[in-house]
Amino acid sequence: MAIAAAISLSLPLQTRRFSVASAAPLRSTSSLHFDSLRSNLSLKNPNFRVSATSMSIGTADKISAASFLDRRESGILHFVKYHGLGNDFILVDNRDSSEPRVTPEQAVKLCDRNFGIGADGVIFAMPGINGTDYTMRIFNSDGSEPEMCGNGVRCFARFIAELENLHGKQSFTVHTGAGLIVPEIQDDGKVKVDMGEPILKASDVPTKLPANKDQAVVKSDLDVDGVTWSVTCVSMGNPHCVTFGTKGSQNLTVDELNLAAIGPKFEHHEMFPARTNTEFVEVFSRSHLKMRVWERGAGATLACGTGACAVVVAAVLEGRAARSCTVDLPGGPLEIEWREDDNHIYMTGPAEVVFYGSVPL
Ligand SMILES: N[C@@H](CCC[C@H](N)C(=O)O)C(=O)O
Repeated sequence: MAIAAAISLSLPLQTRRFSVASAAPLRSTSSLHFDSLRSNLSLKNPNFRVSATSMSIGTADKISAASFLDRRESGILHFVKYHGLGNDFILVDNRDSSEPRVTPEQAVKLCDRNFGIGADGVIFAMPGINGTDYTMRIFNSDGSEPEMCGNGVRCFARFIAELENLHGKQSFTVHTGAGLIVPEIQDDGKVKVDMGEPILKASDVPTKLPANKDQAVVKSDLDVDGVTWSVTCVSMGNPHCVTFGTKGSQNLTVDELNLAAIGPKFEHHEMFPARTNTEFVEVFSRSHLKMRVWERGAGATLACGTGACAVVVAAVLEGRAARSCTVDLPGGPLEIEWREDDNHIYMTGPAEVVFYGSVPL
């Protein structure tokens, strides 16, 4: 099933864009197998050249994701592209080193949707530190490095399971820039993640907006190009500005927003010294929200896991929703729970392979 999905998704991408080498994840000798393809795409060359490629589909000898990624020709990057509700990432097996195998500049080129593989970010699976099983680092598509990525960590968990040939329910401890994160692959293949506690202290979000007596920024006024928005600021390790609309307005209709026009104005607003991710939220009920996101360093994406967590925290703080919500994103729904007993946020959602590939660096 996973193999069929990988193959059908691979084909349009292969033919439409370019030529990353491609291979489907294979778990048995009867599986279909895309043989390795090679392109002339060179990240050293600013004018990427793309060559014609050939593809073979046949009955494979025993080959696995791990063995595909294990090929260590110098100058070639083997990767797996995953997505979590359309928030897509290039996953790199970096377990042998704490130095990312791709530079931020190369990440920008790899993420380019016309001249590269196309992704919202590049994620590295690295050796654990401080007693954790693994470390996850990520570069956004603009080359900046965020502290955390919610959809990314679900993809990360599935990637590790592929690499380590693990099946069924699995849980890992992952060191991130946001501290310890614990994803658990469930029996149905979805990943439930203990995202830790939200950070509300204004200076830690960080935001320069005036804080309330609890040092949090809740329902504060933010002037953006002469329009006053009502915002609540939450860090999930990375900064989020959540808005349910302009000051005094009715419920937002998020489909009507011109995200490309207003998103960058929030991202680069002087009140956010580390820039910010911004979530625009529509409330359907106390347990059902809809959001669109403008991500720091990546722009409009189809989903943002840390953003969905921040949205539920903000909705609870503003008295708009209960602690357990379905959050609809353009790419699909996430289940989010902000537990009262441990103050942790739990996010549950899918993570899927898109295709396997190789690219010269
Ligand atoms: N899409 C991610 C968040 C990725 C990082 C973000 N762009 C930032 O710079 O903070 C998610 O699913 O959480």
